[in-house]
Amino acid sequence: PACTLDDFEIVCTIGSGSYGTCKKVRRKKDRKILAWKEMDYGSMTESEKQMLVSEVNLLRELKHPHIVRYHDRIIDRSKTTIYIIMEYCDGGDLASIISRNKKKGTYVDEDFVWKILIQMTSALEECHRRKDGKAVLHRDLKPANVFLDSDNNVKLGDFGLARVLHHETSFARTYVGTPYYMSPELVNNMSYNEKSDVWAMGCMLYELCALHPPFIATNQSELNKKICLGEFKRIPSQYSEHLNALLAKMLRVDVHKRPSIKDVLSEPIVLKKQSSFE
Ligand SMILES: CN(C)CCCNS(=O)(=O)c1cccc(Nc2nc(OCC3CCCCC3)c3[nH]cnc3n2)c1
Repeated sequence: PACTLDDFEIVCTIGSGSYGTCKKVRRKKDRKILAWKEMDYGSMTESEKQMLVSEVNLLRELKHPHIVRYHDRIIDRSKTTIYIIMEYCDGGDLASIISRNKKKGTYVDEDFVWKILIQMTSALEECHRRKDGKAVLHRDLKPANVFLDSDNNVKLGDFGLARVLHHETSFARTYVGTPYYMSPELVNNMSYNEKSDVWAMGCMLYELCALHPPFIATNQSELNKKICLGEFKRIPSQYSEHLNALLAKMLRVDVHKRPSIKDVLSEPIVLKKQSSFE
């Protein structure tokens, strides 16, 4: 039987994004802690609602240890609100980890960076694998969309929803927030492709090490120039040349020279690090 709002009690509000509010909830029957995202579809057009339905259906099929697990959905027509019930990540997001370290003046451990790199890459491989007939879930990859569970394992979340629910015009959307992670091909209005995710992941991992993005500017056109030039300082000297070299490959301006997700996973240093985890 489908679940209803009565099956849950609200623990607290975690935060609100562009599409609505995220709350920590407890399922009454087994006291399991979950998260739900509340979205008001009242002002959506028919096609946007259709997009939402297909995004939610894609979410349901994504089952992977490093992708936030979808559990269920509840539709409350009286409030034109849909509740997407998902796994709760009690480690918070990477953005909070970066800002905490920045405040303390400390750097993130290299082993932790490798763990995030490997788990993130395998989550993206799963999304790209979904390509068979399915829209590639192009993810809004950024530290605020990468969560951790209680064992500090990566949980990639919040992808399609945010995209679908930006139902303001795409113009408004592109100029909301500085897209530090935009790839050169996107700056040049070429098509988004799997390697754009590799670029964004390179930017995110760079920021995890340096505690700031690889390309910084005060306005969009300055940022675009820096992105297309592709020059950035080495990550802090405490990080190994192995890690620096791999991030530099992910941040290659020429998309043909940039490794694919599979290339990253078959790098010798990645295979070596992976075996040291398992
Ligand atoms: C700076 N603030 C906006 C962040 C405040 C909140 N900190 S935080 O670092 O995200 C944080 C703290 C503790 C637990 C969790 N767990 C969690 N969060 C989700 O989404 C957060 C939401 C995403 C959109 C924007 C608002 C916040 C989940 N989605 C599915 N499972 C989820 N588990 C997150």
